[in-house]
Amino acid sequence: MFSRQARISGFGAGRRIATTARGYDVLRDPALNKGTAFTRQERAALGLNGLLPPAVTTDMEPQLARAYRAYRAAPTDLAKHIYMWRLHDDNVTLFYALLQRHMMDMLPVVYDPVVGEAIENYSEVMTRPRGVFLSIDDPDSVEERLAAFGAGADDIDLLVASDAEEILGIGDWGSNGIDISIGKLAVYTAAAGVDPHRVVPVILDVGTDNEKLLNDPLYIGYRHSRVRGDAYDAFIDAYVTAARKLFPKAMLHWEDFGSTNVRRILDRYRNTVPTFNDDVQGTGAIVLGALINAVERSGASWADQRVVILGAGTAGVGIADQIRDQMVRHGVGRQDAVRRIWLVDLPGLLTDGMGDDLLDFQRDYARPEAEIAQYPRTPCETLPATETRWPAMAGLRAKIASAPGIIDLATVVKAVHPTILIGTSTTPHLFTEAIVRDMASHVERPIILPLSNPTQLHEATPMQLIEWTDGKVLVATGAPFDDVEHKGVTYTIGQANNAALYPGLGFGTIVSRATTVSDAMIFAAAQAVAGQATDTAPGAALLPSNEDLRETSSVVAVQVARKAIEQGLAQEKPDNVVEAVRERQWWPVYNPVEAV
Ligand SMILES: NC(=O)c1ccc[n+]([C@@H]2O[C@H](COP(=O)([O-])OP(=O)(O)OC[C@H]3O[C@@H](n4cnc5c(N)ncnc54)[C@H](O)[C@@H]3O)[C@@H](O)[C@H]2O)c1
Ligand SMILES: O=C(O)C[C@H](O)C(=O)O
Ligand SMILES: [Mg+2]
Repeated sequence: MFSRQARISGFGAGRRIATTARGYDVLRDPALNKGTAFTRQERAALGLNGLLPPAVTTDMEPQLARAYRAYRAAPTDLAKHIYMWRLHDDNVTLFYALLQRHMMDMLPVVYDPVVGEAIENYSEVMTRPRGVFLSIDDPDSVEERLAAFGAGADDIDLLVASDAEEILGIGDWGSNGIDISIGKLAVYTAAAGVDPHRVVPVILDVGTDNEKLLNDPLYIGYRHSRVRGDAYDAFIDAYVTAARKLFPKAMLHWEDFGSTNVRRILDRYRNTVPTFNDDVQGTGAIVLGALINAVERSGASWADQRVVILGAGTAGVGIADQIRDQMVRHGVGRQDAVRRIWLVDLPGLLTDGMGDDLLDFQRDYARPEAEIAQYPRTPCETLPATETRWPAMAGLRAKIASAPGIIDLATVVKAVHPTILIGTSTTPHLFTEAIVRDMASHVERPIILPLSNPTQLHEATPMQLIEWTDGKVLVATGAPFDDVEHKGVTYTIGQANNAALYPGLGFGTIVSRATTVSDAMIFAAAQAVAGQATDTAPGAALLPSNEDLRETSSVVAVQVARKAIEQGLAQEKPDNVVEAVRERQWWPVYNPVEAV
């Protein structure tokens, strides 16, 4: 947010900034500060003479070089992450200019996977507080706290909120989770050009069940277990009501909620508020984008796909829904499409005999007991009693663990001969060599997407998958991975991370001021991403490179805004959508600052 003294006119390059601030107040405002790039005239007008060294570096290059050297000198990835956010505290424009120039290097440091490490160590990482901290302990203060951010009704385009129950695949991190809202917003700006001064990161602190945090004297959040039930829903409602009242034009993005809350929240607001859930819909759509290309390259048809998903939570079932809808688009009946998807979780294959113990959004996909009566069962140890992250799934597993035993992933793969295997289980190494070789022995081009973040949680690495399938696999991953060489072919690994999708989806929604985010807008985003990975040479990536994130996201935003207009959801309907997207994009360039 700009300080209240500062007002901007226009968007992107060429806008002018007028401020009543002087001297150190200018330098301490990261949105105004240009450091040595202030011109001599600006220094005189803003009272900066004497507060800056004499060198004037208006083209930013020396500043970028200095900052990059300092970044490289930071000894660890976490230290680099901290350096970047300190730079942001100092100078927002330079932060984004640096990030954009070194996107491939720095995106994994600012965002996933290093953001996971930062969240685990947030008590040490936090320097200057960023964003808004809301608490279930004080639900009546939600509006007051959001208002304290200091923005007016027209100043905010976007809020990203998390209750941090399921951060990436690392679980419950309480108020430390503010860093995921911050990281997601950094990607919105770097990728799509969302103005970083018109966004609000939010943490919805409902307590934490993470014992480590509860016992950590440095923990920054509220020290009690998670509140659930009616009080939780009322708190979420207080947030949505206050956000809508204070920032009526803003889109609301939901991130990293637990699987028992995520769908209820989405379903409650999706038809009345411009909102989407990134883990359900953003993930579903980026995976669909990768699969559109993978299925095409495999030479098979959508109607012939058999899909096994390991980890039937927020992301897994969000992906299943997108695949189901895609099969329907290709002429398969809805119920038939559902029958071509097998969900495997802690209790093994989900079956209709599990009844009410299943989460509501899983039930459609449960296999009929009659169908699986002959499948072999594997007795397995129950989970440690401390496992609380997935009580419904862990409870089911405990119920059937010794008798009759679970139908495990290996059994399902053997029985089903999947063409597509997806991992959203938060658990590394579960795509074993035996399972992958079995799958590859029945299909020409197995499509395998290990998606569990951060990197160390992936169900298998691309190198393993390429080796075990002798290069036949069509692979994409959740985190970034290096190229793999195999028998003279270079395999470039597309990153099926929602970061390649949600920035464009959100920006298209913002530009068109769509009243809701429809399924058709989400599908338009998936198609737009898929359409940008056109290289079909052996080993070519299934998705566009993050190097081109600005380009990818712009195309996504245009297609999303067009779809919103076509569907009558847009409140702003520019004749030239491409131009409207371009004009609204924020770029990290220094603009003139005027003293008023
Ligand atoms: N690539 C992406 O863009 C992307 C997007 C969203 C989520 N993800 C990743 O997917 C994973 C899941 O995220 P989520 O939001 O769906 O979490 P979630 O908590 O909603 O779901 C995880 C599911 O995995 C199940 N599970 C846990 N251990 C298992 C095991 N050993 N075998 C089988 N199932 C197991 C749990 O019971 C739960 O149902 C995370 O690692 C997350 O980082 C990736
Ligand atoms: O944050 C990411 O990297 C992707 C996704 O939203 C996740 O939860 O893993
Ligand atoms: Mg997420």
